[in-house]
Amino acid sequence: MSEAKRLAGEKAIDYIEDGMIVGVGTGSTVAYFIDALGRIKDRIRGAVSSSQQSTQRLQMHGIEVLDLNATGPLSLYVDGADECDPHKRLIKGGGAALTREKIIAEASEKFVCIIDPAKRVDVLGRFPLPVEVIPMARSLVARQILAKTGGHPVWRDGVVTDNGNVVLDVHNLSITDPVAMEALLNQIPGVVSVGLFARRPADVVIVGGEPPLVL
Ligand SMILES: O=C[C@H](O)[C@H](O)[C@H](O)COP(=O)(O)O
Repeated sequence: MSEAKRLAGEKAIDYIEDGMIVGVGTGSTVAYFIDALGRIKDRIRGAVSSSQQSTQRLQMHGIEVLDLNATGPLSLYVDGADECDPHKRLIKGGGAALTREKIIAEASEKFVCIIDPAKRVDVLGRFPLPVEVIPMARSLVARQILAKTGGHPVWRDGVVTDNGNVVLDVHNLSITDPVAMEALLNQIPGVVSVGLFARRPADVVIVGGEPPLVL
């Protein structure tokens, strides 16, 4: 599957324009995008990164990592996903970077999502939905998720996000209305963000293959 990820990551370079500051997501597919970006680094002004992992890789390629507060809105964000439905709505956060990813997606005019074919689904929810939670609210949020959705939250024990929080992965969730589910979970006190990208879906999805499929 890594070949499909590489082909998707490299295809996203088509969306780079000279002088851009590029929003960069997190994960194994994005790693291929960063490597390709490194090869054309002189064409861009820098990047805004969604994780320490991506920051390290960007800097390894000599790409300057900038603060979103200083850059203002971005024209392009490139990131992977754990699931993608036919409306380009996503589940993200398998790598626990969902909150910063959501912030950068919101700040960006165009969100290009890069995936391998296995990520395409008809209905979101087979992949357990990651929810980032303030540590002291972990049990409260888990109980409320169960009561409000019927889904089964499982603490991703040992994982601390770049923001110092914990992650609950919600299994067996029936997501008939992704926008409503995103709003419902966001309202629980202690929830920092939800790995459903439904209110702000991707604009373009690149499915890695020979040739890549652009949706
Ligand atoms: O927190 C991680 C991100 O949302 C990733 O974009 C997502 O998990 C996909 O990762 P990968 O490209 O490694 O499958």
